[in-house]
Amino acid sequence: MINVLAGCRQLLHTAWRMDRARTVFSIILMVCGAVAAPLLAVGLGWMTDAVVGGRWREAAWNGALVAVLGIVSLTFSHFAHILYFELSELAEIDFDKQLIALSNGTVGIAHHERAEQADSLTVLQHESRRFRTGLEALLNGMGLALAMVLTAVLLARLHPLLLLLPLAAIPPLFTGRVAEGRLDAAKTKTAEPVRLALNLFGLATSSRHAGEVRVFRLEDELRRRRAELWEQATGGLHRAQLAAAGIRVAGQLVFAAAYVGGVLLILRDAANGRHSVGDVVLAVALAAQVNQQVTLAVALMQDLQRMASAYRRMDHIRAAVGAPGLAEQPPPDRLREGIVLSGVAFSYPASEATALRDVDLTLPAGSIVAFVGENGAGKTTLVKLLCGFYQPTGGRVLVDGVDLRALPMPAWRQRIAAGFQDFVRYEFLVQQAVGVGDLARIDDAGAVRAALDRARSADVLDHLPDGLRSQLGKSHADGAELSGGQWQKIALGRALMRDTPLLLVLDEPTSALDPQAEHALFERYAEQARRVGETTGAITVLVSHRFSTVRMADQIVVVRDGRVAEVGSHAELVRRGGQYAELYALQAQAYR
Ligand SMILES: Nc1ncnc2c1ncn2[C@@H]1O[C@H](COP(=O)(O)OP(=O)(O)OP(=O)(O)O)[C@@H](O)[C@H]1O
Repeated sequence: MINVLAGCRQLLHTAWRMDRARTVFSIILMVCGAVAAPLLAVGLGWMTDAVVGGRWREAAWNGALVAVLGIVSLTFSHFAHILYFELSELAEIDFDKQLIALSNGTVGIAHHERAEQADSLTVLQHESRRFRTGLEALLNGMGLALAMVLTAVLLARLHPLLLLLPLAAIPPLFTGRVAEGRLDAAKTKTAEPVRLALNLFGLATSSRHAGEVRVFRLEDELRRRRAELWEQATGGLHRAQLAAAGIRVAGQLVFAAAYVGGVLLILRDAANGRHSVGDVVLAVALAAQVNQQVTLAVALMQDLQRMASAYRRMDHIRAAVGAPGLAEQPPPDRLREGIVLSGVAFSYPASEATALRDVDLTLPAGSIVAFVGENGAGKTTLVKLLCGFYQPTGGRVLVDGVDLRALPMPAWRQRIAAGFQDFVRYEFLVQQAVGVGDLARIDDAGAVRAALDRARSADVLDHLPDGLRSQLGKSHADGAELSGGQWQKIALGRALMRDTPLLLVLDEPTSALDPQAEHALFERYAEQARRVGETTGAITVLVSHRFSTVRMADQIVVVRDGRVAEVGSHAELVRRGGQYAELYALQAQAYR
């Protein structure tokens, strides 16, 4: 109950924030529409007594009153609906906004990987409509609460025992709550198979994976796996729904018995002459309304409970996501010392294994640092810690001596430029697909062209009909589809959009380019990076498996099993004759 009240308060606050006048008018209309119904029953009783007593004039006035109240009861909630419809949409958009903000929480991405929070996010993604129905339920509920009080007073005046009638509403409310709890638990339990099934559905239907799925003839396998997961999820939900329906019916039966008893009581009193015919009409009409009120209250309560539990989930994720770090200290304008990793250890949230351990490393300001190592060694994990996607589980990452946790993440990310191996294919205009790398200059054609030049990617434009204004992606009827390498060039241009980053991360952003192209690109890039590095202290972190590229770096870090195995320049490492020298020789031999 407390949760529901807290949810209602939050929702009302959202509506108030969105549009005060609309909120107030909606409430007034809802309340008038709701209390009109019990007053109508009173009017009916008066009219009946006037007719029975032959007071025709009074009966006519009462008839007119009943008609007006009937119209108010039928239409006001409709007018309110028109008013709050937009308000509900705004509440839904507001919720979506909050959810997007939470999914991309400023501190990190760890919450996507903790099963419990990932499940909550999955449920919430399907839950945004709850806020629309939640607001409707809240406004209806306010009117209904008043109508119920009025009805209770009127019933008590007829016979005190009739007060038990609204009390009989408690069992259905209680069983409704229990049933909702069961459904909610089932939804959380089935969120994982639902998420996995959706993932398989995406795999089976996306054009991006179509080639591989066909070559390996995976259609049936994916379908089978998805069907199994779906069955698992729907089976669990179905059983919970059946159980919930049974629990609800039990509560409703208690009320039905009380209703029949109440009507019989007034009929008996009328037969003994203690009540007028009008009182019987009033009692029957009110008792029928209590029945409707209870049914509506149970339904509204369910909506409000769902909305409250969506808020609760959101608060839960917010609490987990929003651990705000130590303090708010802006990142430096330029790096003077560099970035130091001191005793860094890290395990992914959902994993027992240690991805990094005992990492002590200095990335000097203005340098180009390459991370090399076998697959799964921990290179990308290091990059993720530098970007602040995760916080180390041990040790610290220091930026010019300041713990990264003390820097506000949005400000730090503003000073990072990045090209990732799993880059995004934005199906935008070329200008925008590159320009999102620096949103402030997304429409600046000169800046976009310069970034493409820096990335040696301007040749992509040669194949496109409208240059920078060309539409990318198959989702658009006139969109151009690019090759893997061309998409990568767009991503590389995007990575080089920001011109004063403190950290530039290139995590295998050129794996789809041929080795010569990658080599040429980095040769040119390294020259510029050193020049820029001298003035801003920017550090370039490069992850690559190609040693012809890696050798250009000022410092090469060999990562093995989550540890730093070797550090030095190409010449130093070759001289040392360790793992780097061995791998370099192997690759050089292969190219020869
Ligand atoms: N999201 C994740 N959750 C759990 N474990 C992960 C996750 N991402 C990576 N790992 C694990 O962390 C370890 C290091 O992975 P990482 O991606 O850093 O390797 P890498 O050196 O970049 O490899 P590659 O060269 O293949 O890209 C691996 O054992 C991997 O299985």
